[in-house]
Amino acid sequence: MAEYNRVSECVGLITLRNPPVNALSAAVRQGIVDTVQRALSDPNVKSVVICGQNGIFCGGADIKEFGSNMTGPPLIPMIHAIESANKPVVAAIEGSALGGGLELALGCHYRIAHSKARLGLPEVSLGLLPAAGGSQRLPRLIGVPAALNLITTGRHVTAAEALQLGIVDQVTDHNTVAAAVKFALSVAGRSLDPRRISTHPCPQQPDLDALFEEVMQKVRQSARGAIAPIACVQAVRAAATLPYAQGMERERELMATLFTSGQARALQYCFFAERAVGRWRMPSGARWDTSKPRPVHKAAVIGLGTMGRGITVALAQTGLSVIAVETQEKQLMEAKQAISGMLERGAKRRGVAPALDGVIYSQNIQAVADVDLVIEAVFEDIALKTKVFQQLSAVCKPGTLLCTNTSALDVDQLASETPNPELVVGMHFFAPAHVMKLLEVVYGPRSSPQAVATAMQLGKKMGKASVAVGNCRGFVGNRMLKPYIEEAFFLLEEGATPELVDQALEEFGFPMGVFRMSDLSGLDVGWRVRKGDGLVEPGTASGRSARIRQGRRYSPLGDLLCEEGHFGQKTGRGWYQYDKPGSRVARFDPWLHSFLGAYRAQHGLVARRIDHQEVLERCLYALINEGFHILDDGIAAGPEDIDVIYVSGYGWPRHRGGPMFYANMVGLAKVLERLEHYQQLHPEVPHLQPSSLLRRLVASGSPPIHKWGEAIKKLHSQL
Ligand SMILES: C[C@H](O)[C@H](C)C(=O)SCCNC(=O)CCNC(=O)[C@H](O)C(C)(C)COP(=O)([O-])OP(=O)([O-])OC[C@H]1O[C@@H](n2cnc3c(N)ncnc32)[C@H](O)[C@@H]1OP(=O)([O-])[O-]
Repeated sequence: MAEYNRVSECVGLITLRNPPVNALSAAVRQGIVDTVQRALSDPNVKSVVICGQNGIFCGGADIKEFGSNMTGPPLIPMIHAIESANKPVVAAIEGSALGGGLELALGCHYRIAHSKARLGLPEVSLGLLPAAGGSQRLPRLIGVPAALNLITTGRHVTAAEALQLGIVDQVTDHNTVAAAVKFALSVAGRSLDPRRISTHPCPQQPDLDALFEEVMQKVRQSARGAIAPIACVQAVRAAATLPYAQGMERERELMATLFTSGQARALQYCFFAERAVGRWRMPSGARWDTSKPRPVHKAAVIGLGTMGRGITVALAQTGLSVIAVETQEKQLMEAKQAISGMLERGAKRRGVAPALDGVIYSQNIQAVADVDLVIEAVFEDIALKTKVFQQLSAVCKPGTLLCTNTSALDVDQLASETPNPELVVGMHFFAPAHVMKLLEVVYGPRSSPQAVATAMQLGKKMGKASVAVGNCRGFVGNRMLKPYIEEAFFLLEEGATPELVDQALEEFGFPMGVFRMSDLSGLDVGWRVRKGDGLVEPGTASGRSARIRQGRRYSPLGDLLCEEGHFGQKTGRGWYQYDKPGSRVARFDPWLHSFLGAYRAQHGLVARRIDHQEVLERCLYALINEGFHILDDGIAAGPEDIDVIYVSGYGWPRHRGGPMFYANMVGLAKVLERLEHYQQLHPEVPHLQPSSLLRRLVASGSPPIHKWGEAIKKLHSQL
C-alpha cells in the first residue's frame, strides 16, 4: 500500500505502508504505480517525495513472495516510470533502504538520508543479485570498484559513507521527510536529464579486465561454492561494458539462473530461520511472547581467560557496565590489557568511542554483589565451577541470574548447587566470544522462562544469533559434532587421509575441514574430554578389541598423536605439519602418513579407496542423524534452531542452509537409505543407527521442513 498526500501546496508525498519494513509486496508496488501516476498528472504538483512509514524507507522486495507466483506490477518498469518522470522525485530515506528499496531510490532523481539510515544491496546474502536495475544503475552512479564492493559483499553502508560515495545527495539529523520536501521544492523545474542515472555512461575504469579478473578471483575464493557472488560480478561487468538496455537484459538473465536455485532457497531459509529462533519455546510450553525478561543494567564475568575476556568485551560493547573478576593478580592485569585492546580496536572499526570506563576489574568476587546477571567463565572443571556458583549464591543480591559459559558440563548439576536453580541458565559462547555470532542459551528443567527470556534478550543486544536449547551433554552444537568427528577418524582408519577428508568438506563449503579445524583448536582439547569420559586407554593394544570402547567402535588415532605431543598448530604438528609452533599454514606431513600406515597394519586394517561422496555422506549424515535425535528429545524446538547454530557457530556453509535444511534438500528417504547402508557395514557404530524420528518422518511421506514442527508434534502424540 502507498498513500498519497499533497504537502507544501505543490509537493506530492507518497508514503509506503507495509509494516514492519515496507517491503515491496504486490500491493505496495501497485500503490506506487498508482500514486506516482497521480502525482505526475496533478498539475498542482511540481515535485514528488517518496518516503516510508514508521521511520523506515524500504526493506526491498518482499522475500515472502519469492516462493509463490509473483503478481502485481513488476519493479523494473515501475522504477523506470519514476526515473523518466518530468517532475523531480526525491527519496526520503530513514531507517533502511535495502535491495529493491535502494533500487527504488536509485530510480528517483535525488536521495536525502537521515544520518542513522543504512543503505545497501544485500541480495547476494539471499542468493540473488540486485535485479531491479541496481546492478546497472549503482556502477553508473558511484563507479565500478565501489559498486562491485557493495554488490558482491551485500554490506550495508551508513548514511555518511553513502554521501561520501555519492549514493545520496544530502544527510540530515532532523526530520528527513521535511528535509526532502524542502529539497524537492528547491529543485522543482530544474532539468532532470543529468539525474536520470540509467542514461549516464559508466565511469571509465583504467584496466577494467584486470580489475574484474582480480575481483572474480577474490570472490570465487571467498564464495566457497556460492554462485550468487559470481553472478553479481558478471552483472556489474555488463554495466561497465554494455549499454544500459543490454546490461539490464544481462541482469535479467543472471537473476533467472539464481532465483530458483537451491542456494537461493537455502539462503532465504537462513534469513527467516535467524528471525524464527528469536521466537523461542520450551517443552514446558513457556514461550518468547509470554515470558518477560528481567532488566539487566549491570553484569559481571567471573574468570578472565580467553573466553572471559571475549565475553567481557561483548557485554561492554552493548553499553552495559561490567564487573570483570579474576582472582589471580597477574592474570587480571594481563586480562585488563587484552580487554582494553579489544575494546579500542572494536570501537575504531565501528567509528565509536571505546567503552573502557564501562568495565571495572576486581580480584574479589564480593564486587558482584549488586549486579543483575553473572556469567561464569572459569576453567572447564565441574568442581571449580560448583565452588564459584556456591560463592555467587552467597554474594549476589536476590534474583541475580547466574549463567555458565560451560561448553559441555551439566547446567542442571550446577543449578542444584544453588538455592535458586530457576535463576540458572547456560550462556554458551564460541571463541572468540566478542566475534562469533552464535550463543547457545541452555535451559535446565528448573530454569525459569524469565531467566531464558533475559539471556535471549541480552544475546540479541550483543548482536548474537541466540538459540534456546535444552540441557544435555554437548547441548546441540557439540553433541552433533561428536559423530561428525568420529566418522572422520574412522575414515582415516579405513584408508582416507586428512587431506582427502578436509578437501571434501571444504569443497562442500566449510571454511575448514575437520582435521585442519582440529589442529587449530588443539588436539589436546578433545583428548582431555575423552579422558574425562574414561575412553582413553594407555599403551598400544592392537586388533579389533583395542578399537571397541564402552561397547562401541572407537578410534584411538587422536589419542596416539597426543601421546606423541602432536597437539596441532600450537606444537607445530598435528594432522598436518607447520613451519613452527603457532603458524597456520598446514603442510603435508610424511610422518603422519607413515604413522597411519603403521597403525592400520598394527590393527589389521586394509586401506581402501574412499571418495568425496563417502566422506560427505558419513560425516554429514551422522551429524544430521544426531540432529534428528535432538529434535526427538525436544532439546531443540525446531530444525531452524539447529541450522542457525551450525551456520552461525560451526562454519556450515550458509548457501547450504544448515544440516537439517540440507537433509530436506537431499531428501529424507535418501539420508535414511545411506545411513542404513553404512550402519550395515559398520554395526559397531551406534551413531549410524537411523534416528526413529527420521524413520517416522520418512514413513509419513517426508514432509517439507517448514512442516516438521507439526509432524514431530503429531508423531510424538502418537507415541
Ligand atoms: C529486486 C531486488 O533486487 C531483490 C530481489 C530484493 O530486494 S531482495 C530483498 C533485499 N532486502 C534485504 O535483504 C533486506 C532484508 N531485511 C533486513 O535486512 C532487515 O529485516 C532490516 C530491513 C534491516 C530490518 O531489520 P530489523 O532487525 O529491524 O527487523 P527484522 O527482524 O530483520 O525484520 C522484521 C520483520 O520483517 C521481515 N522482513 C524484513 N525484510 C523483509 C523483506 N525484504 N521481505 C519480507 N519480509 C521482510 C522479517 O522477516 C521480520 O519478520 P518477522 O520475523 O517479524 O515475522
